[in-house]
Amino acid sequence: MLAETLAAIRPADPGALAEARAHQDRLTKPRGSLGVLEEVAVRLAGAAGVSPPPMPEPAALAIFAADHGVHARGVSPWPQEVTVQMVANFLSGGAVANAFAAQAGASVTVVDMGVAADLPDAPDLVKHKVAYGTADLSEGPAMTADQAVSALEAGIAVAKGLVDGGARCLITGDMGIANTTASAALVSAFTGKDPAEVTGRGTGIDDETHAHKVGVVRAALRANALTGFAPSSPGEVLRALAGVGGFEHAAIAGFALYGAAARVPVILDGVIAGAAALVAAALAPAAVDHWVAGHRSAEPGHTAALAHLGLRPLVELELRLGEGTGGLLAHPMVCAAVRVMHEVATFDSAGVTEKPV
Ligand SMILES: O=C(O)c1ccc[n+]([C@@H]2O[C@H](COP(=O)([O-])O)[C@@H](O)[C@H]2O)c1
Ligand SMILES: Cc1cc2nc[nH]c2cc1C
Repeated sequence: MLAETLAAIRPADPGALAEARAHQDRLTKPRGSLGVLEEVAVRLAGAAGVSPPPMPEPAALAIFAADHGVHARGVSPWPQEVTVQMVANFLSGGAVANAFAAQAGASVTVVDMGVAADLPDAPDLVKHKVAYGTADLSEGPAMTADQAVSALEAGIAVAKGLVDGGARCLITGDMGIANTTASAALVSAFTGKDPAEVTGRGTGIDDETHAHKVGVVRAALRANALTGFAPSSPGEVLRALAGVGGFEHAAIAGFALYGAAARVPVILDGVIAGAAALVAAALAPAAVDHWVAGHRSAEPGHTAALAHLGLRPLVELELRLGEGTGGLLAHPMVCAAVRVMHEVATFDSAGVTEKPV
């Protein structure tokens, strides 16, 4: 399933990109006056292979939830059981992600990738539990190679289910106490930046805990032989993912890869999605053409990941919640950018005089 998905990924279509750029310039607005939104619409045309691109709606949010063995190292101020409690909150519609999804008209699917407790069946809950949390990444691999592939393929399956069900835009979401530590380790491994530069304060930690967290990330890279990592094969990418990633990172990577393979745009949320996208891009560089960075999270590792991927975030509101909230906020902007391509008149059709050349 992973191999099939990777084989189906194509880069942006140059013809559709050129046509979309030319179309932007014919619309009744000064050239470039929609700024970054013009690039977003052109990008989606390239990704879809057609200009104008299809409207990226309806949107579907998938929140991948998992726990982390590294929580035992005191890297988060929150107890681990908050992960499973928040899953229940998502399912009963009480989280910020539910409010933002209602605002964006997006469906919400919650996926148990490996929370540390059993969950009762629920209509919007997909069960793909790989294990009851990962192992402590600062001591050795967080997961086995089989677990990493299984989690990646779960993300692919969830994305496929949503696309088959009619979704025309996929939004990534995550929930996992301590997952900013795993995110920092992935970002450090894939960007080569020092742990001190990419490790943030997550849900909110003091200076002392932050210094400890940087040390834990450094230890994780060492324990997994990822210091100075330069992936030379898909096997090496998977080794890094299994070494310091979380089940939600693996699933989000698969989810984003499937969107690229199916030519359905993916809006990436914060630092967890950014870290997962680094893994996915290392497996299939062309997949990046199919992704939009929803926002820039307050986590420093997110900025490093976006720079490495060459993605410009749409929203910058110092959000650091996760759940897909930043991706959901960006969705109406992405829709507006594409709607312009479908509905705005051209200078010709509206009889508006063009600026003399
Ligand atoms: O999306 C982000 O950039 C982001 C930044 C900081 C925290 N979070 C969320 O907070 C949790 C992880 O924070 P922590 O401090 O426990 O590592 C996890 O559930 C994430 O969804 C998310
Ligand atoms: C309450 C709470 C909600 C969250 N949503 C995503 N990460 C979270 C972390 C906490 C602690």
